[in-house]
Amino acid sequence: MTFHILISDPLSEEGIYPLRQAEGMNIVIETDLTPEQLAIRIGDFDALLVRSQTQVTRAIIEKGHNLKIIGRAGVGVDNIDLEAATEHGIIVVNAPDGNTNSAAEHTMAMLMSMARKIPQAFHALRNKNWDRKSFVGVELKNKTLGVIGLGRIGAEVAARAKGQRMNVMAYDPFLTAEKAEKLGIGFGTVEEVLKVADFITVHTPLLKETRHLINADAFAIMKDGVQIVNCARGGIIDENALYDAIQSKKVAGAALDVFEQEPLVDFRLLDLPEVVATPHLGASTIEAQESVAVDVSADVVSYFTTGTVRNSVNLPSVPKELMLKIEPYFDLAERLGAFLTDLAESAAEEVNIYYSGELAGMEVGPLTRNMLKGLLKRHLGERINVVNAWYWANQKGIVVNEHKSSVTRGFTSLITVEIKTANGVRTAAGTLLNGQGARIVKVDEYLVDVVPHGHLLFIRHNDRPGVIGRVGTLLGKEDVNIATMQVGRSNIGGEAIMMLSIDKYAKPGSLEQLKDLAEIQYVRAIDL
Ligand SMILES: NC(=O)C1=CN([C@@H]2O[C@H](COP(=O)(O)OP(=O)(O)OC[C@H]3O[C@@H](n4cnc5c(N)ncnc54)[C@H](O)[C@@H]3O)[C@@H](O)[C@H]2O)C=CC1
Ligand SMILES: O=C(O)CCC(=O)C(=O)O
Repeated sequence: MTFHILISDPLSEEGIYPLRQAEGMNIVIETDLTPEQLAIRIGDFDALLVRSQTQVTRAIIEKGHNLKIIGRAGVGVDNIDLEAATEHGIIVVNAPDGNTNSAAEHTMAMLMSMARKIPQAFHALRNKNWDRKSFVGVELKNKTLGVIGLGRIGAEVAARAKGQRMNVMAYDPFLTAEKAEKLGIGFGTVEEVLKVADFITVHTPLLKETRHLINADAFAIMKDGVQIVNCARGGIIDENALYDAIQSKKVAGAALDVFEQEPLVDFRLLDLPEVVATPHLGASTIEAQESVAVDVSADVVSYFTTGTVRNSVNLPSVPKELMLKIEPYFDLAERLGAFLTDLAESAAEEVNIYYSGELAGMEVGPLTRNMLKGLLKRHLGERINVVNAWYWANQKGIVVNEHKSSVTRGFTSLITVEIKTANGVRTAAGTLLNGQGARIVKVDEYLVDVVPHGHLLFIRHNDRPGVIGRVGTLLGKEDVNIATMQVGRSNIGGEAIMMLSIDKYAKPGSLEQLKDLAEIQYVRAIDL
């Protein structure tokens, strides 16, 4: 099998080594595509690898009929429409750690260049102007650096700033007193940080909540003569408000690596002598580019060869130890979902999934995704996968509840799924039998022992003599061989079930004849 991979932004050749090494990867590098050309080309590819230039919009995703994975060689995924990718079941991976060091070093370089006006002085010197008066800077030592966003890069910048003997004050919603103490920094609210800082650096993602986080109101509470760095994302600082704050001398310096619109179109800020800037170079080092490309390439190979990834953005990551324990149940969970949809013959309105035994002590989210995949794919087709299963369950208004239960009925672990439909409630429970694989062990109130594979017939009937024989005879006449059969009943002469596994697909005509047999209540064909 060949997987077709499009690389649409320049990636390090050394970094895509994992792709070149792997078998069956057809790599196409086309880094000059217009959005229109990409929309035409994308349909041919299983994977798309980008940096920050390519805008992977909903329109592109909708044209990516074969697209299964998008790799972002870097951290920020704001150039990818994640919602559209998730809806279409496309996994998005990034490289969260590969450029942390480079971005932190670039931030420090920008901070120092700004404080000492190095680019401006160099520019004057280049113009043969030996000017020592215009470029008097300020020291960093003993000044307070306000860090907004203390994630990977923010924390690295904070550590480096301490090395410059700065005081660091940070705000991050996840920053606790213990963590701040451990890092030897102060912490406060955004306002508290902005009020005390001599220098400010932002390291958040660009989100609804962080867009224009640094706006006119924020500048108003800052110290006069504050200097500000943005090596995170354009748009965290309101560029118009920054322009005004520099003009009014509130802000004495700004160092910008990122802009609200990239490539830059409005050069007004760069006309101000207080501003130093680079064209989004935070991650542009040989080391970072190699590292991020290796990370996403390895995830693409892993996805196509094992179905797993390390750094998914739209699928929660699962620690390796947990994965080893729950992965064997993925298939069972999916089959229980599919089994119940066939059994119910009408769509689920509510799903309750009960995990008991050892599974009750684990994070079971990935199992629920697999169960939902099985449940939904009957009605929504093969586009349903573990990436978009929750999305589609929500879209269809299905209420999904996970429960942990202590009822194991003697099994090491048991998964019981109950679905509520317009026609009533149906239940199936399954387990993994040591060395024997998956089994469905209960259907509604009946105990069974069914291998959840192949063609099954579930028949509900009245417990009367001759029913089983009539079913066998009819299937025989239809040339359908019965591989296994189990029967169960509530009480003698009451309601009973038959669970048959048959060697081939039961034709609709055969099912109709079965339904017409005396004492048969209903028949369901289940294909797993
Ligand atoms: N200039 C460049 O070339 C590069 C830019 N970046 C950008 O740098 C930024 C930071 O990257 P990482 O540190 O790797 O991400 P990260 O995810 O490790 O850290 C982001 C931090 O921001 C915090 N945060 C979220 N909302 C916040 C809010 N409203 N106020 C304060 N903090 C908030 C989060 O809790 C998190 O700790 C991202 O925007 C990323 O895209 C990353 C690499 C290179
Ligand atoms: O690909 C690049 O050079 C940009 C890196 C970046 O901004 C990121 O990783 O968020």
